[in-house]
This record gives sequence, structure tokens and C-alpha cells, in this order.
Amino acid sequence: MTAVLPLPEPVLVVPALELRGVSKVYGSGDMAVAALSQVNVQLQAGQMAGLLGPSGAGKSTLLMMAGLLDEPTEGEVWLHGQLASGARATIGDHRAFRRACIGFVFQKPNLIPFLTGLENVLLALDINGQRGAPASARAMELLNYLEVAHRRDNLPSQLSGGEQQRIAIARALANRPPLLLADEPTAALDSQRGRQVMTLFQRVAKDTGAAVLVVTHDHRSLDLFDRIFEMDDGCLTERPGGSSRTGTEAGAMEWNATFP
Ligand SMILES: Nc1ncnc2c1ncn2[C@@H]1O[C@H](COP(=O)(O)OP(=O)(O)OP(=O)(O)O)[C@@H](O)[C@H]1O
Repeated sequence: MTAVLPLPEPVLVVPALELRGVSKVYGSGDMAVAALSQVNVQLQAGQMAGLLGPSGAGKSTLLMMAGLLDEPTEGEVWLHGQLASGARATIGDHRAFRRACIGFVFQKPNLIPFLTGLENVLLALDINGQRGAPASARAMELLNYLEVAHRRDNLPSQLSGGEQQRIAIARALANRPPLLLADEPTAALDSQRGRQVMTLFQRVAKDTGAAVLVVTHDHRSLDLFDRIFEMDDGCLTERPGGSSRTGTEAGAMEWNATFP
């Protein structure tokens, strides 16, 4: 008689980010602007996704919803299996959740001008209660990872745009967020430095298992993305293609809370 082997338990991969039927209307009456219309999207741990689209299409609005910086008019935002929006929300304190679980990078690095590169990263750790030698070690680890450790004692005004953006990424990663959101992070950089920064985002997704969503107008770096979304007049579509690590391959990854 053939032995019947027990089937393995199905592995449930919870998306790092999921928007379900998300719409956003700014204003009301004649002044109403429908910035997002019924957006549905899932982003898995370890995936790097690009978000393209013309000016005014709704890209930043989508990022604001995903980053819990604003509430959708309709629909649900899920982060790591937790519902963040609406009456049934399981994430109550958006600010605390954001601080611990979401990293943001913007077009301008927005570093504190009177703090050195190292101190800018230490500040992000301090805000989350990490101080002393472990915080210093963590900050240096991040600056090394982003290849900017040699500039740790310089003020932002003494750094190039690319170096400042690397420190801003180190700061965004300080608390090991499972979700990293970036709004045109390379817009102020020349194409070579822009690609270097985009490559760093790709490395972060691969090494840490964080889901990375980048709004960009830079079509020259599209080969670096696992998935490419296009926004037009508030509607989101996914472009076929992306890199080799699409769908389940990158999605099967677990977020690695210990690296870098
Ligand atoms: N706070 C607001 N109040 C009213 N309308 C807004 C607000 N924020 C954005 N909008 C409108 O919502 C629409 C989408 O804006 P959004 O900033 O998301 O577009 P975008 O794709 O990021 O554009 P860009 O590439 O120019 O940054 C636009 O018509 C914009 O004018």
C-alpha cells in the first residue's frame, strides 16, 4: 500500500501593501476633483514597483493613501494584513504605525541642515527610542550599506545631491520598515546618479524584503523594476513586463526584519 504523505500547509503570503477599491475625491460640489478612481493593487514583500503617469494623474495621491498620510474617500488600505482605513480599521494610530513601518523618500532629501549625515540618521533612530551604542552601530551600518559612510561627518550643504539622497534613504530605512515609498526620488539628479539611487532601491527590496513603491518620470531606469504601474486620470493599470523577478518569485519572499 502506498503511504499517503500529508500535504504541506499552504503558505499564506500577506501582501505588504494592498489597496482595495480605493477612490479619493478632493473638495466637493463643483470644486470636486476625483484624484483616484477604484484603485486595486497588491504589492508583495521584496517587490520593487514603479508608478508612472502624467502630471496630475494621481500618483502622489496614491502614495499618500499607501503611506497613511491621508484617508481614502472610499475603499480600503491594507498594510501587512492589517486594515488601515475606515470604521473596521485595525491600525488605530496611523502616526505610530507610519513611524515604525513605513519609510518615505521624497524628491528633495530634506535633511536637517545643521546635522551631519550620521546625525540625520541617528535622529530617525532616536525618534523611535533607539539611542547609544546600538543606534550608532545601526546608523553606521546603514551608511556603509548605502556607500556613503565616508561622508558621515559632513553637513548636507557639503554633500552632492546623490549623497544627500543616499543619507535620506538610510534615514528612511533606520527603523527597518517593511514598506518604502518614494516620490520622484531621482528627479533632482542627473541620469547617472539617478540610476545609482534607483539601483539602491532595487538592492533594498532584494536584501531586506521590503516592498518598494517608487513614483518616477524616469523611463531610463524602468528595467530595474519588478512591476510597472501606470496611472492615468486616477485609474491604475499594470504594464506587462517589468524585470525577471515578477509576481510569485519576488512575492514568495519574506520581509527580513534583521537586514540591513
Ligand atoms: N489637496 C488637494 N486638494 C485638491 N486637489 C488636489 C489636492 N491634491 C491633489 N489634487 C488634485 O488631484 C489630482 C491628482 O494629483 P496628484 O498630485 O496625485 O497627481 P500626480 O500624478 O502626483 O502629479 P505630478 O506628477 O504633477 O506630481 C490633480 O488634479 C490635483 O490637482
